[in-house]
Amino acid sequence: AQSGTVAADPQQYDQAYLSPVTIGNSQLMLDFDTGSADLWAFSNETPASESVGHAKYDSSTGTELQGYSWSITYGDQSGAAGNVYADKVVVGGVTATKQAVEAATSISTSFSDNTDSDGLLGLAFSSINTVTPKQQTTFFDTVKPTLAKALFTCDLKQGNAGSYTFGYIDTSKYTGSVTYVPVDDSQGFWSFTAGGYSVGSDNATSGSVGVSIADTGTSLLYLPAAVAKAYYAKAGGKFDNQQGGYTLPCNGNAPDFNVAIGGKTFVVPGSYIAYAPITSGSQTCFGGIQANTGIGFNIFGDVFLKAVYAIFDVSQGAPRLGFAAQ
Ligand SMILES: CCNC(=O)c1c(-c2ccccc2)csc1NC(=O)CNCCc1c[nH]c2ccccc12
Repeated sequence: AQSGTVAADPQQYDQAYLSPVTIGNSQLMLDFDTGSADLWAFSNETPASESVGHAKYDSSTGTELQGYSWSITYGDQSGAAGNVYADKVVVGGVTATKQAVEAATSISTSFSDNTDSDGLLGLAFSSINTVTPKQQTTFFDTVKPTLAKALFTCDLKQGNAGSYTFGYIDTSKYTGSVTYVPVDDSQGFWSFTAGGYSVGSDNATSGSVGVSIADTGTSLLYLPAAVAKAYYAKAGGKFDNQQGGYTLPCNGNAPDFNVAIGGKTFVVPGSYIAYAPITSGSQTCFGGIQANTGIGFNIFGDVFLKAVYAIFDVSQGAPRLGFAAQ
């Protein structure tokens, strides 16, 4: 049975985390994304003008799936599209001998401009994979039957290398016990329900955060508008139309955000929420907590996930998420 681990290296401001992946004879840095289900990469089929500075998948090692294609658009209006190959994919020693690899023939500028990232490796449920005419499986679903345990874990860190594991739980990566919560995979996401919250030291958790997804592919923590408002009222932040979100002082006094999941309280340090100066050198930071307006659910992105050890587990049949303090 297979198991393995791979580094997750943070970009500036932890905007995304990149991991080394071998596809055929190509070595690429991919953004592991539990919020989508396509494995796509810059390739020899990507126009040279769109792939400057990127490593590319050389599809000559793969077997083209004739007549298959893919096209994905994310909520931030970025996206990509292209053709599909079956090829060998290796992540941290775990091998998928015939994995659907989506070679990009067109890519939006936000991905072309981010030269650290050579593509995405989707880890959401395969039910939202975009390949037509026949939907393909994610890397995790492809290797799942061969894994020692049908699970993967995510240990992201602020400003430091973290890791993903496949097939085993690294008990040295967390403290205390793991709290498991049920996952509703009906929309293709790792969706769970978060409970009450509090800001700073006041432990009177109030309200209920509600339906949320665990999403390594999204940088920030998107919460109900009322929760975001309550946080910034305590943090001395404000909604800045020009910035398109809440901002707050970078001065290191941002209060922690506490949220109950499965009856256990998890703490997002205030230092994670003073996310990044709005312009370099500014004393005003863009907030790591934003309102989920227009999304329809909460997104527990990297700002939250780097505060915990997360276990994405289908070993019990029904999918579940495990969280532990790190
Ligand atoms: C901001 C990216 N996140 C989203 O759009 C998103 C939304 C979403 C939907 C509507 C409006 C805003 C967000 C729901 S689930 C969800 N999560 C994903 O879509 C996960 N994949 C993100 C891939 C991605 C999009 N833009 C990037 C820029 C850098 C690195 C990764 C990315």
